[in-house]
Amino acid sequence: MSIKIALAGNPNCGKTTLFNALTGSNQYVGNWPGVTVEKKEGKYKGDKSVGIIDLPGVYSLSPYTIEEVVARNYLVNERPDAVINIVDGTNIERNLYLSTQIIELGIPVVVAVNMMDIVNKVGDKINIKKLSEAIGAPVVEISALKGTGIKEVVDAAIKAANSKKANELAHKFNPTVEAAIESVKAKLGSDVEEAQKRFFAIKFIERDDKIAQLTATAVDASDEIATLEKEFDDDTESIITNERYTYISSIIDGCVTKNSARKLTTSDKIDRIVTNRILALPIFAVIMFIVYYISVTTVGTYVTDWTNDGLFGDGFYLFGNGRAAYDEAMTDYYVENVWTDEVVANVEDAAEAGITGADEILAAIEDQDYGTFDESYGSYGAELDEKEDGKYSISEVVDEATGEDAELPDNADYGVWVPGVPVLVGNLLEAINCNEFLTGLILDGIVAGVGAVLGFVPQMLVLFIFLAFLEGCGYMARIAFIMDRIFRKFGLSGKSFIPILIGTGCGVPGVMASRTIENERDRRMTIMTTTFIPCGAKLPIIALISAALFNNAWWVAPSAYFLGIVVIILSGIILKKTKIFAGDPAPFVMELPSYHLPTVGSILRSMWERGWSFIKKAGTIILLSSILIWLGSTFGWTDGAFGWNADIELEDSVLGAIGNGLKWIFAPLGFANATATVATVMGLVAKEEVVGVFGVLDFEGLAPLAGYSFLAFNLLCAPCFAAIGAIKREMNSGKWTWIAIGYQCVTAYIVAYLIYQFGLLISGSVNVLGLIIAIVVLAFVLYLIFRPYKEATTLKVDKKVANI
Ligand SMILES: Nc1nc2c(ncn2[C@@H]2O[C@H](COP(=O)(O)OP(=O)(O)OP(=O)(O)O)[C@@H](O)[C@H]2O)c(=O)[nH]1
Ligand SMILES: [Mg+2]
Repeated sequence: MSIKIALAGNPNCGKTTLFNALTGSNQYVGNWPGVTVEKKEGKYKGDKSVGIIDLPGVYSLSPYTIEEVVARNYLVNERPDAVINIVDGTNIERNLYLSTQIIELGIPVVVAVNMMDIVNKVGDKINIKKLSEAIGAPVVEISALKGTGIKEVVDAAIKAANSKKANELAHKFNPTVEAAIESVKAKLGSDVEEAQKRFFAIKFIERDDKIAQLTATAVDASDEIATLEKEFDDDTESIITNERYTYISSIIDGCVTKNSARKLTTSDKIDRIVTNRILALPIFAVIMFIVYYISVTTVGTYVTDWTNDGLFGDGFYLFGNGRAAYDEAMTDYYVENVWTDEVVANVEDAAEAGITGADEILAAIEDQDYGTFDESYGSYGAELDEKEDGKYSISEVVDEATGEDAELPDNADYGVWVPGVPVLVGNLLEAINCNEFLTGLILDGIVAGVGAVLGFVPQMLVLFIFLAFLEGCGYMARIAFIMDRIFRKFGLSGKSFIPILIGTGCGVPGVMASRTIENERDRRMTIMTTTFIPCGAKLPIIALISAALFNNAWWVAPSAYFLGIVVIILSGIILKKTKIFAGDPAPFVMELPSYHLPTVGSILRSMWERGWSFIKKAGTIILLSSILIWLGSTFGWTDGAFGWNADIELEDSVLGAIGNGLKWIFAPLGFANATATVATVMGLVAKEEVVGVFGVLDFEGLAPLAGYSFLAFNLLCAPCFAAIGAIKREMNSGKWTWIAIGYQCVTAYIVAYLIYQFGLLISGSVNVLGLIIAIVVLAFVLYLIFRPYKEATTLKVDKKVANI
């Protein structure tokens, strides 16, 4: 590439939006600061020889956090040919603080005033010509979102790059300060280019401790610093900051005219309600409730049923034609052949005797709903068989009437029937006379396992549409702001909530987003708690449990989300009170972007980006684990000999042995069940795999309470390998990675245990010893939450950030 142009600016000013527009790529854009944490490179669409580099947002060139270091080191060491400094036009004063520093780097700079669409709408005026003179760099008005002015700004940057001329300095600081700068400049070694000297000199005067790493010779500026501090009676860092702000206010006065007749914008009006002290949290709760309710329970279930029962099941009616006629025929068939007097009587007796699931089966019969009947029979039929020597058993009648040889109504007779993937694949394998092992592997292993996961993709997409909309319109940014108010009370910053918001899509970028937190303790703590939020891959587990065990009750799916939030907040409180994490919260500076309707394209793109990664996973890691699980469940010991056996019982298989060997761990949580144990272990590979396991192995009826405890444990325990990898990278320490995993697993265990034991108490079947332990554990947790907060001995507030 012959020319490199870097995009630099404050967080959330629109760099990535511009980058995407210029390069046609699809980098993640979010409506809060700290979205981009690594630099990204692309080629300019209009001229492939021009490279564009997207940098993380920074407030100044004095880095405090990892991603700020990335941005500064790039600008100083790799020296792009030109910098486009993006300035948020709605917030010009704060943004220019960085501009005054970028100009000192000695690289040709073009200033792009972004968000002009909003500036114009509000009625503010910016005098571009005067601004350009005052800064000493070309200025172009753009709207990265609408695409206006972006060609002009690149053209200007290319021109500046080709001229190779750094900008003329348009402003001088106070003469005493200038004298000090000149004096330090003279001490700099020859490895620093002339044009960069001012930048380095100022950093040495500011006592920037990381600047020495960027030059060959360290400079001793203590004399100059002493002189300045004596004269101004302040530390040099503040002196320089003040100089910059004096300069900026002189620019603003001359160039920017705010619309004085400005009324409260719609955005302000919305914010009055949405971020209102009292209403903010209930509104947040209602919104997230609706999001999860719709994605998992209503629309989500509808699409998932179609994929699970249709596409990856028996099949479906094209456009639903014939469904009603078929349902009627099936109901008639069930009334006549399945729900015989004997069956109804047995189920009624069983329900009266309080046998688990009997009332559900009974309800399905009363509703004449054969689908629900099949489901609940599948889950609880065995219970009826087992109790009292089969007194209540209905399996003989039901199995015969619905088994292979039964003459059930045929789908194809009632409309245009499209067979599902397993049926098609099954027919194909039969046609080519495929052997039993391969047929089993393909149908019961791969198609069932991968299909179970893929079946939930539509549901995830629905969730991702909501998340993309909430992010794009600006609401998510408000959540961080609202959470800051709450977190701050416990010594935490709202910054810790941004990774959590990102983690709602996927934990990996969520964990990475913790880089924006400057305080090491808070950063570690945030990494430890981020994956408590249900990510996209956990959605299938929620949906599965909600549908299979709770008949899609309205509260199940949203409760999973709020469980995550509550555990995060309580973790924050508990951890902050420990010595290791104590300390003041970092200042949290965040401009609330104005609300705007995101474009349909951007929502779909964001949805697809996230959804696609799950589909890719289904084709790779889920495929592989489905095969392994199937092999593990069909290899085993039959009559003492080890080998493959298609009809082996789970207990006799390798997987069953593993599950049974480990299931004691989960006994106190209520799911000492080999399948659930295997599913939990596989969840470490990828959370969707929990569902994949139930696709390959049968989903044996867990009681609802045990099912919820299973759900809670799986949502909160250590995340998948990919996220653990991210935790390891961000912690940069094996010890801390283990602490994080340990903390997550123990928390998950405690929460699931409390849910199960107190759930038993409420449902009336108390386990006395379990309950006593639960009360002791709860008391201890409450103590950790409510014990007094001890001030930390090492309080350190980042002064410079506080200045901004
Ligand atoms: N109205 C309007 N919104 C914009 C414009 N440019 C960007 N945005 C919005 O501003 C928000 C932030 O955009 P990003 O491109 O992610 O910002 P960034 O500078 O890359 O942010 P970081 O990566 O966090 O530093 C997004 O919601 C964009 O849609 C614009 O010209 N007009
Ligand atoms: Mg960005």
